[in-house]
Amino acid sequence: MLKRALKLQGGGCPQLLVKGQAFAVKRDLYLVGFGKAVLGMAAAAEEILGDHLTRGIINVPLGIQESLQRAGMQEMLLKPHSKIQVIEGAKNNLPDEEALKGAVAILELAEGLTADDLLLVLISGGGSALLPAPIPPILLQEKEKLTKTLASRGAAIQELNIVRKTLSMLKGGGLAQLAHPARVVSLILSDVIGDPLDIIASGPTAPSSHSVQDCLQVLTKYNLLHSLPKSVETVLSSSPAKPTAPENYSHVSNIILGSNTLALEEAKRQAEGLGYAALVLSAAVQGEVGRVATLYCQLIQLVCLGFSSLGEGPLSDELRGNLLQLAAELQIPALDLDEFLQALRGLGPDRPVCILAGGETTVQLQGTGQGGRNQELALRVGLGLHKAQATGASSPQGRCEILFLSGGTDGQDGPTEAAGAFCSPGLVAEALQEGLDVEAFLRNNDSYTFFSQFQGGHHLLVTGLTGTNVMDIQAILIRATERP
Ligand SMILES: Nc1ncnc2c1ncn2[C@@H]1O[C@H](COP(=O)(O)OP(=O)(O)OP(=O)(O)O)[C@@H](O)[C@H]1O
Ligand SMILES: O=C(O)[C@H](O)CO
Repeated sequence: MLKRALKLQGGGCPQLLVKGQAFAVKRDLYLVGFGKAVLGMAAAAEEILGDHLTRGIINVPLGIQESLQRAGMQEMLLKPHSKIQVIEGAKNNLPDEEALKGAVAILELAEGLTADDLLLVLISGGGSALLPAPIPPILLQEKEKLTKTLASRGAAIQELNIVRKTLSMLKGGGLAQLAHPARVVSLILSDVIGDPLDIIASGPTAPSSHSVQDCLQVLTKYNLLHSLPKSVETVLSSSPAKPTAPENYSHVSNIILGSNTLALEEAKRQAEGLGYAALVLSAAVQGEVGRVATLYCQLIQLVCLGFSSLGEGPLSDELRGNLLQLAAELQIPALDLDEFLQALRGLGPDRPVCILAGGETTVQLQGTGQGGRNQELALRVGLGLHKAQATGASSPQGRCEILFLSGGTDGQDGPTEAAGAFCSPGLVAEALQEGLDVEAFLRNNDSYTFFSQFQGGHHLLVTGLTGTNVMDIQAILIRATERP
C-alpha cells in the first residue's frame, strides 16, 4: 500500500512523490510514526528512502515485532541496524510509560526541526494510545482513566478523540505545530468511518475542527464533568476557546493511503477465489452492537428466504421493511440497502454467498467480563439467529447453512488475546449442552470467556497482531441446503 503510493526521485535535490504530489528534500529527512500499522509502513518507507533518511522513531504496540516474526512476515519488519528506532508500548491499547517515552522522543525530534527539514509522519489507528503526551499537570494515569471510562460508557471514537485532543500536547494538530517550520507530510491509514483527518489517531497533524466547548459537551453527555481530576479542570479552563486556525497548517500535507475499503476489496477477491458469490454491504457499519447484530440477523434471514420457495411474500416484505428501517436508524453512511438487496436477489441459490462488511460498533459496558466488540457481536448474532429459528418451522434459516464471523483487522478485539469470533445458528443450543448460558455471558460483557470455554475455544479467531488496523470486518457465509 505504501510502496504503491511513495516514491523518491533522485538528483541534486531529491523529491518525495506521494500519490503524484512532490515534496523537495532540501536537507534532512526524518520519519516518525505511531499506530498499530506503522511498523510495516516504516519498513516499506525505509526501503524506498534508503540513505536519504536521516533518522526515525516509531511507536508501535507491545509485542508486534515478535508477532510478525512468528507469522513469518519479514517484509513488515525493519532491517538490522535500521535508522528507525522502534519503541513498543501501550499494552492492550492503553497508554503507558513506554508509549509516553516514545511520545516525548517524537516531541523532541519535532521541536528541533528547521525550515529545510522534511518530516514524514506515518499514522494509523491505535496512534492515540501510542502517542500520549498529556498537557501538564495532567498525569498519564488520569488521562488513561478518563478515556477508559468514556469508552466503557459507549462513547464513539469521535467523542473519545475530541476529549483526547483537548488534553494532549501532540494530538489535535499539536505535532504539526511543534514541527513548524519544517515541511510535514503525513501518510495515513484510516481506521475511522469517513476518514476524518482530525479524528484518526486524534489528528496529530490535522487542524482540529473541535473546540474546548465540544470537549465539555462530550464530558457532560457521559456524566463526567463533575468528577474530573483537578489537573484536567485546570487544563480545560486554560485551553484556548478555538483550535489553531487551518491557515497555520500550510506546511502540512495529510494524505490518506488506505482504509477498511481496501481490506474488504481483498476479502472479496479471496472469497470469489474460494467459489463464493461475494458482495460488499458497506465499509461503514456503525452503531450500538445489539442493534447491529439485529441488522445482520435480519439480513441473513432475508437471504435465506430468497433461497427458498418463500422468497416473495408477506414474510419477505416484513423482513425487508424492518431491515430498511434499522439501517436508516443506524445511519450507516452511503448504504443503499435497496440496491444491495437487488444485487443479492440476482445471485440465485446455485453458489454459496459471502456478504462482507466493515466498520466499528460501540459497546456500552454493563458487566465486568472480558470481551471485545467483535466477539460480542458474534455472540449476539448467534443468539439472534437462535431466537429466529425458535420462532417456528417456517423459519427461512432452516434451509441454509450459515456462518457469521466478526474480527478486528488489527488482530486484537478489546483487551483480549483474540481478534474476534464466529458463530452459527446452532451455537446457543450447543452451548447449553456444555452448561453455558449465552445470555448470562452477554449480560456480563463476557464474550471472550464464553468463546474460550465453548468447544475448547474453537470459535475464537486468534491471529496475533497483524500489523494493520483498518477497523473491523464481518463475513457472512450462506449456502442453500434446500432448493426451492
Ligand atoms: N468486556 C468487553 N466486552 C465488549 N467490548 C469491550 C469489552 N471491553 C472493552 N470493550 C470494547 O473494546 C473497545 C476497545 O477495543 P480496542 O482496544 O481493540 O479498540 P480499538 O477501537 O480497536 O482501538 P484502536 O482503534 O485505537 O486501534 C472499546 O470500544 C470497548 O468498549
Ligand atoms: O488511535 C485512535 O484514536 C483510533 O484508533 C482511531 O484512529
